[in-house]
Formats: sequence, structure tokens, C-alpha cells
Amino acid sequence: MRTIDDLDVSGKRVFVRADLNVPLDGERITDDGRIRAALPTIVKLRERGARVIVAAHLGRPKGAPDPRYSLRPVAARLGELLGAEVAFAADTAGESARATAASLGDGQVALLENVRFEPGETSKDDAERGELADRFAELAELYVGDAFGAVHRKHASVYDLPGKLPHAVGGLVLTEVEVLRTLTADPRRPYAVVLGGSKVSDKLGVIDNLLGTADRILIGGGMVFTFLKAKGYEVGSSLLEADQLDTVRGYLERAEREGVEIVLPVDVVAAEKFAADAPHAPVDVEAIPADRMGLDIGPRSQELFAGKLADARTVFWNGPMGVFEMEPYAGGTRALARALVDSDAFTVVGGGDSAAAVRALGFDEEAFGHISTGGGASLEYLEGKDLPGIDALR
Ligand SMILES: Nc1ncnc2c1ncn2[C@@H]1O[C@H](COP(=O)(O)OP(=O)(O)O)[C@@H](O)[C@H]1O
Ligand SMILES: O=C(OP(=O)(O)O)[C@H](O)COP(=O)(O)O
Repeated sequence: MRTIDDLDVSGKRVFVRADLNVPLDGERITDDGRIRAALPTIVKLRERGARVIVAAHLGRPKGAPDPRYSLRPVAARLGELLGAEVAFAADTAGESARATAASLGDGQVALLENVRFEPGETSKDDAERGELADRFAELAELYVGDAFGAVHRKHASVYDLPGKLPHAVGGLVLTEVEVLRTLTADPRRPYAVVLGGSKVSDKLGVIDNLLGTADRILIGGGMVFTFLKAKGYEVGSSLLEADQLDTVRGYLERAEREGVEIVLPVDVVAAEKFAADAPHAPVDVEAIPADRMGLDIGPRSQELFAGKLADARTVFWNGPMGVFEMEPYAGGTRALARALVDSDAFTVVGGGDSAAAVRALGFDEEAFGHISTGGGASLEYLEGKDLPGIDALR
């Protein structure tokens, strides 16, 4: 793969696909880790006289402009971190994007509005994505793929556009892949993988492959309840992927056959509703009340999980153990992060929210082996899957 150093960028318009999908509270960015991680590539391009057009997604809008998912606050933060003005295009690939791109001088930076405001970005139809990629290609002369957190997405700005412009891989993608490669080659064992979070349907599938490589798989977060239900427990109004129950039963059977330990919580914090001030209490997983939802793993599970990680020599963790954004449900995630910090294992934490959680709960990033900007992307990399956003750069 060509790197930025192989491109002659001076005076050229360079389209940089970054992952700036940061957590927001209204318009306030609650963790700017992904913006910081995107800086080195942008800075390097600026220093070399490029006209940098940054593109990114935020959240999952439905292919149309939606002010809740505007990247405008991200443009402001990017400008602060760069110490330079960042021009913001009010659309993604329309008149404003074209005018903004054309107005850039050497070393200047612009951010386009959320690429997912365009239906073509995430379309399953090759022609539709191609049409949007053509419009992106008109904005720039070169392409740099640096959105590690989104390289598992076959999307127009990630997968189709690099085919239309001379391209290079960004430094963030290179660094991430270099670290994750050490986990696929020959991880020191016991190798434990911890899965949580809320993108359950996205991430359940990785278990199939992980059963072949990990020694232990610990399940927390919103992923728990599909497992508990598959084992015959009632889960109240907790997050549930009802159409995945048979698949999960299959995983449990295979794990048993192949001697891979799947560790499930023994208790959860059950709340009356999805709110910080809702009445809540730890309950055993056999006794989740029908009108309550599980929003964290419970205290006995925290201990169980810490025990299962104590002798691990490699740990990969993606997905918070609970709704850590609300203090009453942050205990599981805090305990898990503590267990990783205390262990002698090589520890990798992946995912936008997982990385944000570690920082928000006050842990020192240096205490972990690596904090990856990608959750789903690193899981798919660890599975050995082809990643569209990397394949397109070869
Ligand atoms: N039991 C649960 N029910 C609902 N949401 C949960 C639960 N546990 C964790 N979450 C949510 O999962 C989100 C993160 O999930 P995800 O995007 O999959 O992780 P990452 O970004 O680290 O890959 C957090 O916002 C957290 O509040
Ligand atoms: O947040 C992201 O992934 P992650 O939650 O797996 O870390 C990426 O920005 C990809 O977003 P997507 O899962 O909506 O495609």
C-alpha cells in the first residue's frame, strides 16, 4: 500500500476519509479521542502544502440531513486542536462542498457535512454508491483512507472513492493494523475477549470466528440478554436480538464442544427505565423482573469477570459492560477497565465508546497496551475478514 509519503500532495486537494464519530451530548462533544487520533495525518498533509478536505460520518442518520447528526461541532473542535480555521461545508457533496473545496489555499483544511446525509454513502447498490463517489472525486485530486473505525464498512467514501482517485493509506490505519496483527499472529494465552456494547446484531457474528481463536469469551453490555434468553431466562425489557436466539444457541453448543469458555454475567443491574434516576437494583439473572431492563452487569459478575481475566496474557475488549454514560450503570465498565489495568496481560481496548468510557472513568490510557479507535473494525480484523476500506487501498 502507498503511504502519504509516496504522494506528491503539495498544492493538491486531498480527500481524507477520517472516523470522527464522537459521542455527543446535544452539541457538546463528550470525548474528542477520535478527533485527536485523526490529527497526525491532517497535520502532516497541511505541513506539506496540501489542501485538506476531511470527510466523516457521525452516528447513523437515515440518508438525509438531520441536524442531530451534524458535524458542525466537530469542525469547531478540529479547528481548536489544529490551531487553524476549519472551513465547514454545509452539505456533503453538493454546492457548498464544491465551493468550500475550491476555496481552500495550500495548507488549509475543510470538513464536509456528515457523509451519511447522502443515501448513496451506505447504499447496498453499487451504482448508487458509485454515483456519490463520482461526486466526491470531483472535489479532490488525491484520496487518503484513514478512517480505521469505519474500514469494515463497504461505503462510498470508504470503499468506492479510492478506486476513483490516486490514493494512499493514512498513518492511523497503519498503526492500528500493526498492533492488531500481533493479536492474530500468535496471541499469548490464555487469550480472553470481552464483548459488550449496544451494536449487538453487528457484533454477535464475530463470536463464530472468535470461537476458533480465543480461549475465553466474556459477554457483557447489551449483548448479555440475547445469551440469557437463549439459555431460557427471561430478560424483561432489556436489549434483545430475538431473531438471533438460534444462532446464539449454536455458539453456546459449539463453545462447549470445542472447550472455549463463554462467561456470562450472574447478576445484572435492572432499572425501571433507561434513565439515570430510574429505580434500579442488582438482580440475579434468573430473576430479572418482566418490567425492568438490564443496564449493567452486577457486582457479583464484576468479580467473576475480574477473576476470569486475572491469569489472561492477552485481552481484547470491545463494548462497555453497561450504560456507563449514566453513573448508576457505570460500575461494570469501571470494574472491567480496572481488571485490565491490574492484569499483566497485553490489553487492547477497541471502539469509540469503549475508549471514551476508559477516559471518562478516569483511567490512564498508558495503562493499556493499545486503545483502538475501532470496535467493529478491530473485531472484523481479528476475525480475519477482508476489510473493504483497506482492500480498496491496496
Ligand atoms: N445493557 C445495555 N443496554 C443498552 N445499552 C447498553 C448496555 N450496555 C452498554 N450499552 C451501550 O452501548 C454503547 C456502546 O456500544 P458500542 O457502540 O457497541 O461500543 P463501541 O463504540 O465501544 O464499539 C454505549 O453507549 C452504552 O451505553
Ligand atoms: O463507531 C464506530 O464503530 P464502533 O462503535 O464499533 O467503534 C464507527 O464510527 C463505525 O460506525 P458504524 O458502526 O455506525 O458504521
